[in-house]
Amino acid sequence: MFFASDNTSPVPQQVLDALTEANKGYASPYGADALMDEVRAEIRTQFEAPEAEIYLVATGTAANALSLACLCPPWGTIYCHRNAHVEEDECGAPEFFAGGAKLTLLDGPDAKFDAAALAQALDFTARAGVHNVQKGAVTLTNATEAGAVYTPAEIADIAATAHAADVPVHMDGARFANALVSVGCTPAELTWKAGVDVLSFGGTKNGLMGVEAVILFDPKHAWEFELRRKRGGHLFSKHRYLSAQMAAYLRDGLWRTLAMRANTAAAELSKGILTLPGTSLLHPTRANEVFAAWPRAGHRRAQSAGAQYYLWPMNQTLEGPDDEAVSARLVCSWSTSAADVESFLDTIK
Ligand SMILES: Cc1ncc(COP(=O)(O)O)c(C=O)c1O
Ligand SMILES: C[C@H](O)[C@H](N)C(=O)O
Repeated sequence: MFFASDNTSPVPQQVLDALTEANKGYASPYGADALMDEVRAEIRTQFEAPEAEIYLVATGTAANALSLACLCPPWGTIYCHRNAHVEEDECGAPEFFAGGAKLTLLDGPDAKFDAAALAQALDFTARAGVHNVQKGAVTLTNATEAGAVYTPAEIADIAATAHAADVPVHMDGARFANALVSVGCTPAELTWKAGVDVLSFGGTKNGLMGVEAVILFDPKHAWEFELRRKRGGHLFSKHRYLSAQMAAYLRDGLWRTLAMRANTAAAELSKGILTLPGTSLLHPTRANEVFAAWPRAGHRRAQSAGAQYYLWPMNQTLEGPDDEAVSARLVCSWSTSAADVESFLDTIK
């Protein structure tokens, strides 16, 4: 019963088979491999973005930090939600790679902010003059760190506000596949058609061994991204093994299938928890993460049965009255089975 993170899942056999296939003979290094041509063509087709430039890196933090460094000057600020991964879980990488930029934190429910919150922050920055950091970039996470999703209309509102202030928009799409299958639109509608300029297109949390694609819908930062990737030590020499994973992910809609499995498991888990006494949800279950509370006794049983998950917030304790509700984050992945969900529910009952 592994619900700690989608990062804990194994790699689908299709991806391992693709790696074995790619492991034959020799291939040009540093992204010049033939498989990267397939990846580039596939992403341009699936995102309806023939001019986009695409680069692979091995972590989501690298995808986010290198992208934001291209969009925000050292004296700038990156507007993000206060619970954004770039704020809470990247050890200052965006600020570091941007040469000292700051993050301006926005509020809103379910780790989402809206155009009004962004407009207020932009207005403050504009009034501060030379004494404060300057407007730099906006980043939003889809699906969010609270398991919610942004719709194309919400993204378009944010992007219209950002672009009116000449500020580019980045999307942290570590769980983009989960957001896409939840919203049910096209990849283009959930990105560039809504005003997103750069996407960190996640693969790792949705099954890959370690590959994220950075999609620059406007190629003007392409060469700068290449330089920053190399300078940051994130350009793989044996690049074919990144390309092989991403190519398999994109083939025959595998990425959507994997995300659908994860979201379906989360929906079943969320529904099942709510049938039990003393339970509630902290956030709506819209993708592959469930944020729920249930009586402490249920946590004790789950933990002694070996279930892996985080109490959420993490500073809660299992010491205390049995019937008191304690909240947790449960993350489902492509490999979470109906049996995993069933046995977890049986354990906390
Ligand atoms: C929303 C989000 N963005 C980015 C990342 C960063 O990914 P990585 O841990 O591969 O750096 C994660 C973590 O897995 C994440 O949950
Ligand atoms: C929090 C941790 O960094 C990871 N992104 C996760 O969601 O599990």
